[in-house]
Amino acid sequence: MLRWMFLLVAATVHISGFAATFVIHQFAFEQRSFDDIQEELNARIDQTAPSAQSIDAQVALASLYVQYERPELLFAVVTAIEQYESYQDKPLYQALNYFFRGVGYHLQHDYEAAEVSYSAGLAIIESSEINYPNGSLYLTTIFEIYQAANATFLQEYSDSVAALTALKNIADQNEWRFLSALSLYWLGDVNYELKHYEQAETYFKQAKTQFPNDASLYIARSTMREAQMTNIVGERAEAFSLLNQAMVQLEQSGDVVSLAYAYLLQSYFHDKNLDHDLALAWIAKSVALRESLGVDADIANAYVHYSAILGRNGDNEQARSYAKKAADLVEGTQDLTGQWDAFHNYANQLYTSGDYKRAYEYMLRSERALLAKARLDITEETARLLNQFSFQQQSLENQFLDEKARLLQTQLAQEQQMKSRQTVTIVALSVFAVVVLMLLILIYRLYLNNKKLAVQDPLTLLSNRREILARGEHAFAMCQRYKQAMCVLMIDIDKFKAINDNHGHDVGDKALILAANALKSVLRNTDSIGRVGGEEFLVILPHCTQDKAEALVNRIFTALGDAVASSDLPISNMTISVGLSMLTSTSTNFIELAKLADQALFKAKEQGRNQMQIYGQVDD
Ligand SMILES: Nc1nc2c(ncn2[C@@H]2O[C@H](COP(=O)(O)OP(=O)(O)OP(=O)(O)O)[C@@H](O)[C@H]2O)c(=O)[nH]1
Repeated sequence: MLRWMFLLVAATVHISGFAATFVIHQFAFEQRSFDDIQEELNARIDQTAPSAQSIDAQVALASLYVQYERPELLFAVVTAIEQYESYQDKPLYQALNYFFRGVGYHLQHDYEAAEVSYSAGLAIIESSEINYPNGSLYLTTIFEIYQAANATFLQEYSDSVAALTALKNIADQNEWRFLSALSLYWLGDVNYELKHYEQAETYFKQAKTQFPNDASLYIARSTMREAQMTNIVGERAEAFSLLNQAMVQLEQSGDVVSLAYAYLLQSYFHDKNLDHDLALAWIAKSVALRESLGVDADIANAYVHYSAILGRNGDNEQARSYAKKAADLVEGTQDLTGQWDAFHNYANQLYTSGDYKRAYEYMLRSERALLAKARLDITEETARLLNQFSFQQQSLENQFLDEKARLLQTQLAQEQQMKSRQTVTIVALSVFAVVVLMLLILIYRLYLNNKKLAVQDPLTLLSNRREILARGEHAFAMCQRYKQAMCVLMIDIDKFKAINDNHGHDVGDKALILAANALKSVLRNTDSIGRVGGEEFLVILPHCTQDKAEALVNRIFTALGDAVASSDLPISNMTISVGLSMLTSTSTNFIELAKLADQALFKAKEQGRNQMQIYGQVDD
């Protein structure tokens, strides 16, 4: 029972050790001892009247006490600094003093007051122009590291881990090796509080390596904490070896606070080895040293261990006496772990001595402290879970929004694709429509051309045989019906073969065109002319009497003669023979009239050409 109790007590040993380093770390790499540095600084303060130099010496002294974790000395210096006139208009001093107070309160286990002080110090840095080596971010980072370390003891474990991790990153980015190591050290401490001893051991090991080589005091403290973890999760021999290494350096530096803790660990390790005499001797040393330092919670912590070992060695009276002292000391502190340890231990001692009533009373008190701590731990855990939940909710929401954005983008892309497809289709349709239209125009033109070709002689552009016969039929029907006069001329170029033979076919063609134009030029709009043979033309003259037709033929002779004369064709003369027929009461159709005109033409040829013959005159 007792052995089990000691194990619990030892496992929750409260590290009062606050691995302090002054904000500008002027003593972190100092190889002189605490006493030597203190002596020198006090001499500087005593020698100078209150001045800029002496306030700096006071600040340096405060930083020394911070680094060596001496709250009992620190507060007096903090008050002294505030008395200087220059303090009032120096935001740097004010910020530093809040920092010193914060460390002081923390070391006295007044964690809430420490938090208030750190926040006040940070507020001053934020609102003032502070000229500080490495920049104000460096100063802020130091304050925040201490603040995060303090948060652990306010049960804000996850905040503490998150802040220390972030601060370590800042330190790494800026290559602030010392601050990076300090963050690792405190990450080790949070994990120790959370009973993650293996994790804690890793962090302390990393801190030990990360601290610059000449920061020997900090390396020693990291080694001591590593030893404490190794004793729990590793080999005890290794733990002793590490602890002894650390103690050599701590003694050299004069770090009595850490030494008191190291003695306590020595006692604990020996006790685990069942070496009760050595365990008793080391815990007595720790008690004596802590009594001399005067921090109640730390003294109480040593008394609890002392009492447990005394009890185990059979000195029940002494054991009960130290147990009571411890219980009385923790009474007014905020140190719930310390209260639980001390009350629990005292209850055990009272139980051993048969004082069951008081044993019960202290057991209740112990449980109350434990419940209070558990409640705070649960609150912290609840807050952590809530944070985690809202973070997960947030990331789900983000995922949802991302998905929505992705869908919208896909939709947009599809719409754009559809639009471009539509555009392509419209363009294709338009091109198709234009092509179709052009084809239609082409077809229409071809149709018109064909239509023209169907009715037109391609050489002379006069009506062809079929067309002129159709027109003739129409004119015949009209004139016959309305009893109108109508004449028909059959015209043939004389000796045309000779033109072809003498001048070639091309000239023959041009001569045909010339003759056609000359004939056409003297006709009326209502007259029609067509080419019915090689060099033979048929002329229809509706509403035309014989006299008028004869007059017209004369004009034709003249026009042709003029045309030939004025042309540049190599022919000097081109004549025609003309046969004329007329509509009579016995006429039956147009073909008959055309044949009669042809007969008259034949006669004209016979009579010697270059003349007109009228059908039905003389001997027809
Ligand atoms: N250059 C050319 N010659 C044509 C065309 N059509 C017919 N001819 C020619 O016209 C000539 C007609 O000759 P013929 O029928 O013997 O009559 P002609 O020489 O005019 O004599 P007559 O009618 O008796 O005065 C032929 O040699 C045909 O080859 C044509 O479109 N172009």
